[in-house]
Amino acid sequence: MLYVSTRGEAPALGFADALLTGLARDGGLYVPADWPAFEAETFAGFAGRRYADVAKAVMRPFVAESIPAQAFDRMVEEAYAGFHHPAVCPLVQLTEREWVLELFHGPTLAFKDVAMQLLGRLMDYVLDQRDERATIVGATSGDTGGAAIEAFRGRDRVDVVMLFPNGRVSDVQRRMMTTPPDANIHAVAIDGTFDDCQAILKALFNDHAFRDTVRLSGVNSINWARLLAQIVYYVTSAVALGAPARKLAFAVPTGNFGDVFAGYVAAKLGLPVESLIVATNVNDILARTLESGAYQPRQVTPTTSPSMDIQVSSNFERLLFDAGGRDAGAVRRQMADLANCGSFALDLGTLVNIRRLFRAARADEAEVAATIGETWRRAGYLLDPHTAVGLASARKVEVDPKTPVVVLGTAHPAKFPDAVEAASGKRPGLPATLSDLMTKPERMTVLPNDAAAVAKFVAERSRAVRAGAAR
Ligand SMILES: Cc1ncc(COP(=O)(O)O)c(C=O)c1O
Ligand SMILES: N[C@@H](CCOP(=O)(O)O)C(=O)O
Repeated sequence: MLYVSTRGEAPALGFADALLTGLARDGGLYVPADWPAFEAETFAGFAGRRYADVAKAVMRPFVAESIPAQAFDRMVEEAYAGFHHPAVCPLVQLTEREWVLELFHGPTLAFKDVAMQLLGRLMDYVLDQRDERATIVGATSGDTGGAAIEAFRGRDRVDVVMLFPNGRVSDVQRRMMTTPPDANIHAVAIDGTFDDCQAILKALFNDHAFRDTVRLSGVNSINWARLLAQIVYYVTSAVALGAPARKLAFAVPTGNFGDVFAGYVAAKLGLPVESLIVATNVNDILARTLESGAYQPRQVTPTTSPSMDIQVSSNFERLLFDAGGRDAGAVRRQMADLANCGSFALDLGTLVNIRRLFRAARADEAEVAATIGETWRRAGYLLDPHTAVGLASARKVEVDPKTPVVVLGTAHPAKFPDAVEAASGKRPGLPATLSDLMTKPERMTVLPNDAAAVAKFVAERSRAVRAGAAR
């Protein structure tokens, strides 16, 4: 399968090259040139199968020409063997028609592990085959950072520099990035917001001389492989609840639009999805865009769901491209408007297309706290604030009463103990595997909100640069 850029000016790539490239050289994001279609019987045949087996079958068409089946299957098995639940991503029923899809049984207690545990192995495999090194720079509002560091720590062919907004992530999130002692890991606190971190990351990718010198790679959801692995749990949960014979709605706590775009891909493959509910906190650019057709970032407001404190949502570009009839010229114009005028408008046809599948709602801080408290009292179940945004938003949107609603449980409540305790009276504890997290020594660098300063820091730590100079 080939992958094309949403901006249409970078060469199409196979899976392995798209994996290492991250952001396309024209600033766009890679998407498959065509969507494979799965028959209803194929989905039906997934019923009762192990998560890893469904994962291999769902992802195979996307990787087949780049990664030999035996090696891929082994990596999938290894990626999910480390999860602390036999179902990998289990469903928990909350009410008659509401379920939480728990995506936080991986090593860093966030849904990011589902993709990152596979991505680390895939990158290592491809770099090994090519005898190459890479420097990964990432931007995180909290969870991607910990998951990436866990997936890549100690790996010989990769150095990781992770940018996070100083003082705007939870203590548990920060410590997951700052306590690993491995020499290839560098946690960098930027004096700014997540959007500033992501803008620096994109600036580094758009500096072609720099990206070639350090062999820059990305593990944010700009990397197609991240989304690929996230399609799988839409399929496993839908099949467990009766697909393909019945449709489902998914409520997805959303920031960078990666997770919910994976749901869109699942629908493109043929999964019967009634609606995808884009759930946002008060940083509600996506909900406003779906309502008005105008994409207009505002100031970021810190919330108890910090991983979603985002205004520039990078994967929305993938939706614009696909729902807009794959018109790369239109995407280029919209992105130029965003860069030059600070906003852009969706054309009516694209908006109508998007609204066929997507609904959106937002939950403010009081609603999030009330949802956590009420769910604890009624169901004895502790939601993290991000998942609570999903549940509160789902309840505001009209969905056929016969349709099950699956809320994506994107983080373990113990990652946000203060907010959860304040809302429920119950303090969630870290699992035994992380019992020493809060006492380990931390190691991090603080840098200004300045791409040049970050570029210098990255180049000095990149072993790819040293290997290149030694050649
Ligand atoms: C816990 C949690 N929930 C939801 C999100 C939003 O996911 P996405 O950025 O893919 O929309 C994030 C961050 O990505 C997260 O860490
Ligand atoms: N919420 C994310 C922000 C980065 O998103 P990504 O999915 O593009 O990696 C985080 O927790 O870091």
